[in-house]
Amino acid sequence: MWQEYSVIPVPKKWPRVPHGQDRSIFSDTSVLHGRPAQIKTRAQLSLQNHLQDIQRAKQANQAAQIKAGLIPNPNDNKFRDSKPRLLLMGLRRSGKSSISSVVFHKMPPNETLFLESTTRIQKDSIHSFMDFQVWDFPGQLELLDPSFDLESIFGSIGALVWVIDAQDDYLESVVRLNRTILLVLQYYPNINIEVFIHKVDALADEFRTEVFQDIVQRISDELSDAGYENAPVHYYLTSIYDYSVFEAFSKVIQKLIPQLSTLENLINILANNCGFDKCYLFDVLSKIYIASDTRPVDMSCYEMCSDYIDVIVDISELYSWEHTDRKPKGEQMREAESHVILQDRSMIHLMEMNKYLCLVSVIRNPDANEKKGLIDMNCRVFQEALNEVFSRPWEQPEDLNTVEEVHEEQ
Ligand SMILES: Nc1nc2c(ncn2[C@@H]2O[C@H](COP(=O)(O)OP(=O)(O)OP(=O)(O)O)[C@@H](O)[C@H]2O)c(=O)[nH]1
Repeated sequence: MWQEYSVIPVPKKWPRVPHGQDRSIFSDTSVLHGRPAQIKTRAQLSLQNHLQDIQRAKQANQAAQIKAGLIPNPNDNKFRDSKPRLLLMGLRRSGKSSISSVVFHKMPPNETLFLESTTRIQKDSIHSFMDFQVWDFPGQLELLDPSFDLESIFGSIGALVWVIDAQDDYLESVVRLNRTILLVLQYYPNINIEVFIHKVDALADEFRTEVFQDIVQRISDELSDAGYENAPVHYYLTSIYDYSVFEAFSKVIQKLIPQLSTLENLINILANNCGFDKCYLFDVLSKIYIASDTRPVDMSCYEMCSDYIDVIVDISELYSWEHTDRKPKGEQMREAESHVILQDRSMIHLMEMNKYLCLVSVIRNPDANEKKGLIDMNCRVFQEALNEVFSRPWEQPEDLNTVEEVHEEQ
């Protein structure tokens, strides 16, 4: 078949490549196709070569960093999944790995003394009521380096947790945090920035408050100078030697739960109906609480509930093996339930909700023991509602799943 070509005449004033001349001086190869070209001076050419060299060096540097595991590979599908990420950042030896090990791996705090410095990004996948990742960054990593692909790091971020060693001179850390916040907020204005003013266990109470106020002031001043009046930055005093780091992480995780207000409403109703003084919904493995009733958090109460989980987990690990000759007398609940009456006659009540979550409540009313049946029943109703809220596949009977599949096929 014939094709029609229209010929566009080239105006005479357009430069043409003279025979024998080095074509490379024409930056735009379009000139070879008869289109206008830009002739560059030697200075422009040398600048262009220089820029190309920088670009090549940057790419090589990035490839080397990916190879060394210092930055994630943006082409790696593993890092493109949509699990929310918690990024632990801060200066070297500020306590990032210790926090991650104590909270998510049950490492006793004293053993963190032997942790080695992190040299590459440590990625932990946490599978719980909600799957998320914790990335522990080496302290020496500078995010402002232009070779960083910010999207691969902050793309599906849940929160940026910046750890400041309060026992050390924190000015450098605050300056770097300010730089990081300003950079990150430009591209991700809704990111949650959580500042852990860490290792406060060795500070006297008044000094703690002083350090806290000073750090908050320095960061807010810098942000308001840059035009961010209500930046999403939150501050916590933390230490791995008490429950403060769990409490802080609980608050961080709660911001990632879309169903949080529903859960809080449900817990409030339950707490009011059962006369609970405080009620927490715990993630059993990490012992961070994902929701509680809206009464103020009492640290001693939280510690007591958290310790009670340890007691129950330890006892069940010791004694709950499968008896081959055990015959259940009638129907039994599969979930663990336990309560204890303390010396002051208050009661701690624990009920397993599903594979990952348990509900722990404190009831100070001395008559609560007599209403235990009623409390259990209310907790079961709450359990059904909770599992409906999360509606995870492990809760659904297999035949229900198959029925749905059959419907889909039809
Ligand atoms: N007193 C006290 N020491 C802590 C606390 N948290 C961590 N540490 C100590 O701080 C030191 C450094 O902790 P790491 O967790 O290795 O610090 P890091 O930020 O991961 O360090 P890099 O991997 O070099 O970036 C360890 O000796 C920990 O025992 C804390 O809450 N209180």
